This record gives sequence, structure tokens and C-alpha cells, in this order.
Amino acid sequence: MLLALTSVFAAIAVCGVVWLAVDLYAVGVAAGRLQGETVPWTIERQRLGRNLEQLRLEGQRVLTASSPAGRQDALFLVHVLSAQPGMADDPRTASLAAEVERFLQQVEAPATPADMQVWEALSSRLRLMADDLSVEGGKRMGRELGRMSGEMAQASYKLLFNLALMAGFMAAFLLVVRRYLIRPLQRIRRVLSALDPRGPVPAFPPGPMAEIRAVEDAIVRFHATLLENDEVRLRLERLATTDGLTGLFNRHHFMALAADEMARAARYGRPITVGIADLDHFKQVNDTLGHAAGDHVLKTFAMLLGDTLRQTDRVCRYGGEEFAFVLPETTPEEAQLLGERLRTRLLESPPVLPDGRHLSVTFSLGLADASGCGLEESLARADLGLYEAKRAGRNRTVVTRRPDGL
Ligand SMILES: Nc1nc2c(ncn2[C@@H]2O[C@H](COP(=O)(O)OP(=O)(O)OP(=O)(O)O)[C@@H](O)[C@H]2O)c(=O)[nH]1
Repeated sequence: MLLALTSVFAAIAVCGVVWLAVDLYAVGVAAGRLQGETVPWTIERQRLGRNLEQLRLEGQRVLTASSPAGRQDALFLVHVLSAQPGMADDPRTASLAAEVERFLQQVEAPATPADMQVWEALSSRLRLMADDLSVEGGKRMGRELGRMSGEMAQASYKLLFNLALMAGFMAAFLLVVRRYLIRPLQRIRRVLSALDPRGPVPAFPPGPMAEIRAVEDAIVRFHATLLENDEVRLRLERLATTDGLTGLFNRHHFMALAADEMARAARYGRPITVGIADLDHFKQVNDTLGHAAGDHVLKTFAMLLGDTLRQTDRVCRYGGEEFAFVLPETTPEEAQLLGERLRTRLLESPPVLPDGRHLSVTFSLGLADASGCGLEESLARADLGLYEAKRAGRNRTVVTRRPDGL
């Protein structure tokens, strides 16, 4: 599109220049004619006029000469003036000069009043013709100059028109560039700087520039690739941090999260408790009802943990049928109450197999106060509690105190 506009602009510019050149050529021709023809011709008219005036004066001298020598001298000059090429070339001056010369040669000295009367008439004809020649030259010069200035005025109007046309076209060109090139590029920059794989697919209004459309299409494809990559990243992250069966965090990720919670609690001197829960006689479920039933029980218990614990609590599948959790802002006594609530809920909503059978499942729980202690050490004490709970008959909670008695 820009190419088409540039071509149109170039074509208009060339037409304008040619149009202007025609007038400038005409002005040049007129100036040449003025210089080569009109000015010399006008000068010639002026000179002829002066010669006629000179002829009149010499004629006057012939008639008023006081001596024959003076008269002969004046007559000679009259002859020279009449025979001059310029005078002889123009039929009007040639015939008047010849008439004057003939008259002066015929007149006897001294001139009679009748002769002087004829001479007065010839003298005024000479004056009039000299004036006519001078006016003729001026008129022709004026005509030529008028024609030339008309052509120059026309050329300057055309120049102004061309300039206005170019300015208009440039303005239109800039508007087109702004609308179809600069604005889309600004939009692309905005979209790129805010491109979010989770955000909506970038949408661009249709435009006529194929190059811009290609960039916009590339951005849409780029967004789709980003989204795909982001989904792969999330999938990998999920795989790396969660347990495939229960959907809970895996042990590795839990340890990192729990360490953060422990550090936060230690920094603010807040209570925090860790626990390990283990399903009782789980092997029997597998052995009597099958592995799938065992999996179902694990998932049901994981869901129960997720529903019962707080949003800020962290829980994971610690291994096999063991689950570990860290409970910020919670003392072991409060955690014990939570354990009882879990127990009640498991009793009220036991795992139900696909064939409708309700399973009676219990768990043992070991708890330890983790405030001011290391994570590994706290978990080891919770594990000790769990062991105690199992040893004491299962389906119960045991809190292991710290060696300092807390
Ligand atoms: N279905 C299923 N079973 C699992 C999974 N992970 C571990 N188990 C089983 O869990 C059982 C654990 O058995 P034990 O360690 O003897 O413990 P228990 O039978 O629960 O006995 P106590 O813990 O002493 O009450 C084993 O049979 C494992 O095969 C799992 O992902 N799915």
C-alpha cells in the first residue's frame, strides 16, 4: 500500500513538474524573443526617429543657410541621412525622406514664403513620423513584456497550485502512514509489552498492510506457543511437586514449604505444630479388598485432610499410607483437637467402594510442638508419637513432648 501511495505521489510530482516546465519554457522563449528581436527592433525605431529629427534640422539648415557652401553642406547631410540603410529599408521613411530631399534640392535660395509653407508641412510630417516610430517601438516592447509577464504569472500560479497539491498529498500520506503503520505498530508494542500466556488471545483489527498483518499473525501464534509452554511448565511443576495418586504435595515439596513455615513462625515467635498420620492396618485393605480399594481409601483420606485442614496448613503424602502436615499458629493441644475432628469425620464419612461397601478406616497420629525447633527434629518426634500411638492400640493421637518438657 505504501508502495502504491509513493508511486501515485511520484506520478503527481512528475506531472506537476512537466506542467510547470511547459510554462517556464514559454517564458524562456518570450525572453529570448524580447532580447533577440524586440529590443533591437525598438532601438532601431528610436534611431530612425532620431535620424528623421536630424533630417528635419538639416532641412531647416538648407533653407536658412547664409552661404552656398553652408547650403551645399546641409544638402549633403540631407542626402546621407536619406540614404541610410534604416531609412531606406522602411517604405514610409524612405518615401518621406526622398520627398524631403527632392523638395530641398528644388528650392532656390533664398526660400519664398510659399516654399517655407511647404517646408512647414514636411517638417511636421517628419516630426510626426519620428514620434510614430518611437511610439511603435514602445508599444511592441510593452506588448512583449505584457505577454511575458502573463506567462510568468501563469507559471507562478501553477507553481503555487503544485505546491498546494504536494502539501495536501503529503498531509494525506502522513495520515495514511499514521493510521495504517504507526498506530498498528504502537498497538503491537502495547500488546507485546503486556503479552500474558494466561491472558486473552491478542486481537487486532483488520488492516490493509500485509506486513503488519504478518507481524500480528506471528504474535497470535507466539501467544499460542507461550500458552502451550506455560501449560507444559505447570504440568511439569505439578508432577514435580505433587503426589500423582492423592493430588497432595509430595514429600520433597512439602519439606521446602514446611521449612518456610517453620522459619516464619520462629521469626515472629508464633506457635507451630507438625504431625504424621498413618492409616491403621492398611495392608489388610490391600490384601483383602485389592490394591484399587487401597488407592481409593488413600484418596478419600487425602480429600478429608484437604477439607478439614486450614488453607494455611501444609499437608503431604509422606510415603505409602503416611501423611505429614505442618500447622502454623497451632499448639499441639489445638492440633490434638483437630486430630479428633478428623477422626470423627472419617467415622461419619468412611470411604465407599464403587460396589457401595462402606469401609471402616482409622488412623494413628503423632504430633510434636515445632516452635523453636528444626523441621527434621520435629518430624522425628512426631514419628515417635505415631509409633507410640500404634503401640498403644492405634486409632489415637500421641503428642511427643520436647526433651525440655514443653
Ligand atoms: N493401595 C496402595 N497401597 C499402598 C500404597 N503405598 C503403600 N501401600 C501399602 O500400604 C501397606 C502398608 O502396610 P504396613 O506398613 O504393614 O502398615 P499397616 O498395614 O497399615 O499396619 P500399621 O501401620 O501397623 O497399622 C503396604 O501393604 C503397602 O503395599 C499405595 O500407593 N496404594
